[in-house]
Order: sequence, then C-alpha cells, then structure tokens
Amino acid sequence: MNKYMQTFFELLPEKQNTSAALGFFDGLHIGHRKVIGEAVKGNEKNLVPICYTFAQSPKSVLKNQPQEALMSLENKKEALSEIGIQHLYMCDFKSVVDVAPRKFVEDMLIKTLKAKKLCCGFNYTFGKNGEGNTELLSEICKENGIELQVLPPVEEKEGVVSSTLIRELIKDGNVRRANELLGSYFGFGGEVVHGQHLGRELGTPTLNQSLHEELVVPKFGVYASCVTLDDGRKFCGVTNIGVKPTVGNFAPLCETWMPDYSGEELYGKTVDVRLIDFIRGEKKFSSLDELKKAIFDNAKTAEKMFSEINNL
Ligand SMILES: Cc1cc2nc3c(=O)[nH]c(=O)nc-3n(C[C@H](O)[C@H](O)[C@H](O)COP(=O)(O)O)c2cc1C
Ligand SMILES: Nc1ncnc2c1ncn2[C@@H]1O[C@H](COP(=O)(O)OP(=O)(O)O)[C@@H](O)[C@H]1O
Repeated sequence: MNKYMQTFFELLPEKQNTSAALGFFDGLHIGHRKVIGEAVKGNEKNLVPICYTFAQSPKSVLKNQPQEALMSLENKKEALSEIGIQHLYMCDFKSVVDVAPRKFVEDMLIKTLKAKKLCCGFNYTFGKNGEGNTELLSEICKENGIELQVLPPVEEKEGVVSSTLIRELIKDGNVRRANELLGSYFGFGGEVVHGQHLGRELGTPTLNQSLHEELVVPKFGVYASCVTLDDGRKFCGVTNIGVKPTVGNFAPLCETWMPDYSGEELYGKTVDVRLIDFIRGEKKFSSLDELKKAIFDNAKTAEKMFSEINNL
C-alpha cells in the first residue's frame, strides 16, 4: 500500500511535473487499470503520478439520476493508492461542467496540474457538453509538447469491458465474472448493525450490514464471501443479500455468517465483505429448519470456494 497518496477535493497548483490519469474509473476494472498503470509509469521520468477524477459520476450529474456505482469513494481511494497514484484530485464535476474543452486541458491540466504526460481511454471525453475527444486532446498535447497515451479498448468475450457491463453482471448474480473483469473483488465495507437476533438461535449468527445507497445491488441470493474484520483478520463468509422472505418482509440488507468465527460481538465495527461467487437465489422456506439446513449446506459450498481463491 502506498501510504503517501494525498487526496484533494479541488484543483491546486502542483509543484512538480506530473503524469495524469483522466477518467471517472467506476470500479477500477481491468481497462481502467491499464490507464492508471500508464500514468504510474510516469515515475520512470520523474513525473508524479496523479489521477484527475470526480467525486460524483458525470453521467449521474448530467442526467440528474442517482448512480449505481461499483465501488465506494473510499474503496476507490484505497485501490488508486495501491496501484501507485500519489495525488488524487476528486473534484466537483459541477465546477468544470461549463469549461471549454481546450481551456480545461491547457489551464487546468497543463498549467495548474503541471501535466507532462496525459493518459486516458479510447472513449474519453471532456469539457463543456463533453465536446472534447481524444483527437482534440492529441492536437492540444502536440502543440504543448505533452506526451499522450490513449489506451485502446480492452475486449473480452462479452465485448468491450465497461463499468456498465460489470454492473449488469452483478445484477444478474454473476459476480465471479464481474470480479474477473474488475481485476479485484466486488464488495463493500459497512458497519455491523442489529438484526432480529434470530441468527444465533439457528446456530448461524450473522453480521448484518445495510446496503450502500449509491452502490449497485447484486441479485438477491446467497454468495461465498471473504470477510475482513477491522483488525485485519480474514474469514470465509456465506452472505445473503435480500429481504429474508422466510422470516418477514424487510428492507434489502446484507448478512453474513462466518462459520469459523467465534469471537466477540461485532456490532458497531466496520467490516469489509467481498463476494466471491453466487451460490443460489433467495427463497421463501416453509420452515426455519429448512432454512437452517440450507444455510449449513451453503456454508460448505462457500468454504470450498473460499479455499480456491488466493489473492484476497
Ligand atoms: C447463508 C444465508 C442464506 C440465507 N438464505 C435465506 C433465504 O433463502 N431466504 C430467507 O428468507 N432468508 C435467508 N437468510 C436470512 C435468514 O432468514 C436470517 O439470517 C435469519 O432470519 C436471521 O436473521 P437475523 O440476523 O435478523 O437474526 C439467509 C441467511 C444466510 C446467512
Ligand atoms: N460466526 C459468526 N458470524 C457472524 N457473526 C457472528 C459470528 N459469531 C458471533 N457473531 C456476532 O453475532 C451477531 C449476530 O447475531 P444474530 O443473532 O444473527 O443477530 P443479528 O440479528 O443482530 O444479526 C453479529 O453481529 C456478531 O457480532
């Protein structure tokens, strides 16, 4: 982990020359990672690797719709720092929405952020009404003696890898494939909250977490997961995301039983849950006994899946 990444929420003049990754980068998928990786290579030329991005998705601001993000801002920060970004600009999209494309590049990126190298994806657009494209960017970079790296689309069997494609996979429950295209595991951190305290009676106490409003909601059902506690310990988990139709009618939530954990209560602690693979859809069981049997069964499947992963 690069401990030195600094985050800025507004544009500030850089002191040293920089190499900048440009984009919103929701989920930091394998295509995004190539763009960021190229900016990090600026290191070799004594350029400080920076990332210029926004706190809110430009699309959601323009359409005035809430976003269905793949990753919380907190997780994005951690991942960018791990990849080697040193300065992260998480600006307010509204502050640039009316800036002319050329002005955005010349004044903000080249003058203020001292960019000597710019890195973006093939479909990057910028400036007022998104009128700036990679052709204009290339022209401006040539005129100003700036290196430009435009990364080509990363393609997989489903087509061009995109945040939209990965959101659809997650909504379909195909988190295994989503994780492959993310190059990491979909999941979230969140505080452990109280439930009905029925789990412990079934012999399967679960840590309950609210779903993040801004994140995409996976298909309701049971997943193998990896849980990281706030002290860094990792456990195999079996996670249900849904409304628990067997025991009532609840708002959607995420609850995880860790078959190998028997420690202190975790209420109020922040716990990170990463989904590994889908096991089954959520069901209304006709008795608690049947539900309990299914949960124990699912835990066996989850333990096998957990034992097969090696980079979490
Ligand atoms: C692995 C797992 C699978 C679950 N599957 C279902 C399910 O298919 N249907 C359902 O109604 N509830 C399901 N649940 C939720 C249980 O109903 C819930 O954990 C139990 O009622 C305890 O709730 P509590 O945490 O509020 O005490 C599942 C829970 C876990 C941990
Ligand atoms: N193996 C375990 N897996 C998950 N949570 C556990 C485990 N052992 C103990 N706990 C604790 O038990 C609590 C869950 O018990 P449960 O009866 O399901 O209550 P709730 O309905 O509030 O979730 C969790 O918040 C956690 O502190």
